[in-house]
Amino acid sequence: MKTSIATVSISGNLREKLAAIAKAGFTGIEIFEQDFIADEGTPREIGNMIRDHGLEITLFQPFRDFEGLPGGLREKAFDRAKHKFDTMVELGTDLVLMCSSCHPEALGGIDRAADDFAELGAIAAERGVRVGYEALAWGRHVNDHRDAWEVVRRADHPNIGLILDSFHTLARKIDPETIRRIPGDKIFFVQLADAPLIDMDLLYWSRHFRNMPGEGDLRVADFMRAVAATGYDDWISLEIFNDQFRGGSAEGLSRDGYRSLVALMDEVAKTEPGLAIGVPKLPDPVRVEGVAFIEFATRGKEAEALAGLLAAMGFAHVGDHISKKLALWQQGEIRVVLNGEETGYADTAYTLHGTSICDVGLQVSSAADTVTRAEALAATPFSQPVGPGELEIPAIRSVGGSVMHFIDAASGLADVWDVEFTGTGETASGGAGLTRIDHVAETMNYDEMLSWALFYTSIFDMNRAPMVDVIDPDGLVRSRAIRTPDGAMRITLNGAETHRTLAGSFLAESFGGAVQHVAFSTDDIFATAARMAEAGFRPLPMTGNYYDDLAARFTLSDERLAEMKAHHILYDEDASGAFYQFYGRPFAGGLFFEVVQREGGYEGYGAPNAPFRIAAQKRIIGPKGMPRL
Ligand SMILES: O=C(O)c1ccc(O)c(O)c1
Ligand SMILES: [Mg+2]
Repeated sequence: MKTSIATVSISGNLREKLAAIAKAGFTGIEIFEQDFIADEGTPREIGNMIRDHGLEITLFQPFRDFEGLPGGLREKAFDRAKHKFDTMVELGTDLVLMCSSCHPEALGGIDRAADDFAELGAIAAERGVRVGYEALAWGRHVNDHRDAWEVVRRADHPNIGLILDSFHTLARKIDPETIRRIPGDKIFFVQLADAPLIDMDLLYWSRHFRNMPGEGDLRVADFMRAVAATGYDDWISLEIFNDQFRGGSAEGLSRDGYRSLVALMDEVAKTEPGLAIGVPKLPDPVRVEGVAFIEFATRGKEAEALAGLLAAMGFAHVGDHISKKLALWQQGEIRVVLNGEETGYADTAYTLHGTSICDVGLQVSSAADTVTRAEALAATPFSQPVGPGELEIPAIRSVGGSVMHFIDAASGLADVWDVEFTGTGETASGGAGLTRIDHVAETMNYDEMLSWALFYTSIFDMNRAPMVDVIDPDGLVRSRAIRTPDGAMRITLNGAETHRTLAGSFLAESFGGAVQHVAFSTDDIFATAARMAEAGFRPLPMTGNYYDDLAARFTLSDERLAEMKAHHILYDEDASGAFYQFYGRPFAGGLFFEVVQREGGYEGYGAPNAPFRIAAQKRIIGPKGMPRL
């Protein structure tokens, strides 16, 4: 698999881009003319610098407005092309992208364009270069890869071929299956980009909103399957124009790009038989069966307060670690570990973030396969020394730097609780009726949301729900849920645009993206709320106005409403079912717990309630800011 990326796709100057691209594992780059012109090196020096990074120049681009011009303009276009061919030879690349003309005087006509390219092919051959023709979705006469292919077919010159770009095909809703009719050896190059579905002008959409395959809504995998079916086995290259990426981290974007290509080609290889492109064999996207545990780094008074909160929520302190300062709290299938170690990773996490969720354990189909797949997708493995009697549990670093452990049944790793913990005599039965973790909510900067979502959806068998806007009194938070097909594991990602939102101030307090809240499931939220209240749990108080509004919006009996109001339970419903939720009060810099009950097929997270929940949390926090424990 030969992976390449266009220099426009990431931020920085050319030298910074090259370093980041090479580090991420790409072996080629498309050089964009602007990047090349802006650099002070000669073409030859730049070519050598690129090769010194272990990168090949896969494509020189873009060359605009070549075909279909009349008289003197045509002559000028040929002169321009000759000039660029000479530059390409100096740079050390043999392929140029010519995008379909947008010139106001371009005349159109498949044969006219084909004649231009046939003539250009002869000139290119003399200089040892090749020309690839790409249909821009907004090209004046040619804006469909099928027409571009017809031009190339009629030009009938070995140095003239076709360049396919998933954005141009898919943005115009052209069926990618039509690519299967094109001979693979006439496809000179393939560019890939995804994009969110937004109804807007094609050029503007393309130049500002493209993103990595898997980050948007286009059928890039179907496009690539069709390309692969032609026998094409050359470069696959990311070409991403995105405003956000232009200001992002070159290294992070390069890593995401590489991750997206590996995941895409893995999907293609698994769904399209008999590929000519060699694709590394990876374990399938991992099936997550649920959250095995969440672990807090905490200590001292904060640890005591957290233990008190867990007790009030019905958790029992069931075990202690054989050699480390780890307390295991349990209720139903939920395990919460309080880590008070003063060395190692949890200690670092505590020093950096204060009391925080430093580790999430996932129950997966195979822990070993998870790490193999994650590492192939450029995730960072994590390990720290294990003490006597401890199990080596596979782990990786998550996007925000926290740790994810993987537990499976087959390898005996699920026995960790019996092997590494001694019982306190308390049992996990009873409690307040909490059964399992419904979802884990992570908060990050808005700019990082795509990266987090790609991390989860590429490693695990998880899908994204549409983006939801959450209105905070002090700004907007965008929220997107990711879940396994069966709902066994759900994560919500909340992207904060300003530090004044609740999510944003949590980010500022915790120095980076992390789990901000955990939602537990119950089968009877009224009984759970009552038992917790008896044990001293203080729910987040909702306003009387909220319940008046509920009464107006939904058909709920007076008794039901009164009971909801008494326990500060929020409500939502859709065509498929109902949803009940209540919240705890924020602690430790903005962490909080939630309790939910799903009825019928309700798959959401109570988004309509979020503004009222956030306003209530902000009232508790007050103008002085987030409480410590
Ligand atoms: O937006 C453009 O002009 C442009 C240029 C070159 C490309 O390969 C492309 O896909 C778009
Ligand atoms: Mg392109």
